[in-house]
Amino acid sequence: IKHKRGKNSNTPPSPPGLPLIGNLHQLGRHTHRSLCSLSHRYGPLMLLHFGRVPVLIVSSAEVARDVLKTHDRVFASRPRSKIFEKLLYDRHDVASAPYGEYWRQMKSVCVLHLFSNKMVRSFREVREEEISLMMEKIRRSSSLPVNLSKILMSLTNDVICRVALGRKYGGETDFQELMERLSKLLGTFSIGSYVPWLSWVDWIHGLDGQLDKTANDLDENDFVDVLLAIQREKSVGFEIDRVSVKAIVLNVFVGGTETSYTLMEWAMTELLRHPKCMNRLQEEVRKICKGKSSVSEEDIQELKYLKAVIKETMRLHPPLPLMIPHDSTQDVRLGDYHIPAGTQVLMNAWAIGREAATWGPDAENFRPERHLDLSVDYQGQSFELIPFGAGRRICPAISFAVVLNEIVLANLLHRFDWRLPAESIENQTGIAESTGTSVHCKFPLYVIASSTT
Ligand code: HEM
Repeated sequence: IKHKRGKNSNTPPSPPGLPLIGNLHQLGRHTHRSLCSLSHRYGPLMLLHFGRVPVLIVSSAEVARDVLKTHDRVFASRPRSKIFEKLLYDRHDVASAPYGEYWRQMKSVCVLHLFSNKMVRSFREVREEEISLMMEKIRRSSSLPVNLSKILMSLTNDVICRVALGRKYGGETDFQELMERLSKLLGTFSIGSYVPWLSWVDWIHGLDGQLDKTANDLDENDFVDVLLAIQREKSVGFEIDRVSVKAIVLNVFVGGTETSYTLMEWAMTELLRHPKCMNRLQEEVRKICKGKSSVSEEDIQELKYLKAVIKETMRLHPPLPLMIPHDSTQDVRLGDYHIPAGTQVLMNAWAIGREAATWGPDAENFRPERHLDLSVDYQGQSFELIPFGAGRRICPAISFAVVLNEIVLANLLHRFDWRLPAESIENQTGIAESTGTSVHCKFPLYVIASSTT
């Protein structure tokens, strides 16, 4: 440390790098883990070089507060990247757009129009329908091992598809079924249309109900509808063009699917590794939803332990352990250090969630109870727990993601008892991580579900 600081005591400590590649060789397959180990030697604010690019690594809640709160505006941009430019419409989406007026407008469309509480509530039926299809799929497995990872992934995918585009694009033939229903209804004779005082006959035959449902199914107000309405009415004070619409929708898929299903998969993995926590959660859910066939969204508010389990899962397994890179737009001082404009920043949410100084000596253990009397939350106010980020660039879809996770987990535990197939206990209960930006379990989670009803 002394050696590296010698040249310029104003820059944060850096591990020694190699010519041309800088510190890239030190990153390993699980970058968040390698960076966490380095931070134990070099401190919670390190300066690395990825090739020639200076990259700050933040590994403590205290420094995270400095970056995402005190100097939020300076660090609110995103670095340029060929990948973002190629895949995300030349950075016209929300997540990779540089800080500025365009990003501000697009983010406000997300916050006010796409992920508002009202919008999240309006997709309740989509969640309920997809969950009940999933439960049926699991029930049909009749105590044989099921690939729960795959089931959770297709559930999330179907929910996001319906929310974003109004219909599913999976292997299921939902859309076909809807079209068949539509043509059948178009050919149905409605006596009430001809003889008004016989309208009750249509009602008795269920025609009215079917018409309502089909009209609704055809006209779910999805994200594309909302964006097109904004485009038409120019109601947000700026022009939103075709590219912006496509880029936002792409963000919803890229940002939404993998992260959400990863969280469910980790929660189930941790619960299977900790049967006491699984039992406690099942007792809570079954007590509050006694006599009901499924858990409803109203019930969720009372499920305190469920919320603690989800927080604890996000603390130990943030789906995006290094969040999305930030970039500074001005020179700034962080503590004693000078940080020039154009420095990239990686926030190690994974390391921050495991800091012993905050979480105590058992920081590495899965113990949801710790959250029962803590006020630490993941909404961007507590820098000890930042799975969704904080500050200007915070994830705009927190409630969208959390509601889906809560209701899925609650229903899985309400309806089924879970155990691992004997032959795969070792693989399944380890906490082996996949590689990649969003980190999920290395092995798909195979489990046996026995129905409690
Ligand atoms: C458990 C689920 C999720 C997690 C853990 C998560 C996490 C994150 C994180 C860490 C960031 C970056 C924050 C920063 O740079 O400071 C982010 C940004 C973002 N997320 Fe999420 N997210 C989740 C679900 C979703 C969903 C469901 C959607 C959309 C449907 C979504 C859309 C976005 C968008 C558009 C951004 C970019 C915001 C910006 O750059 O201003 N996320 N998310």
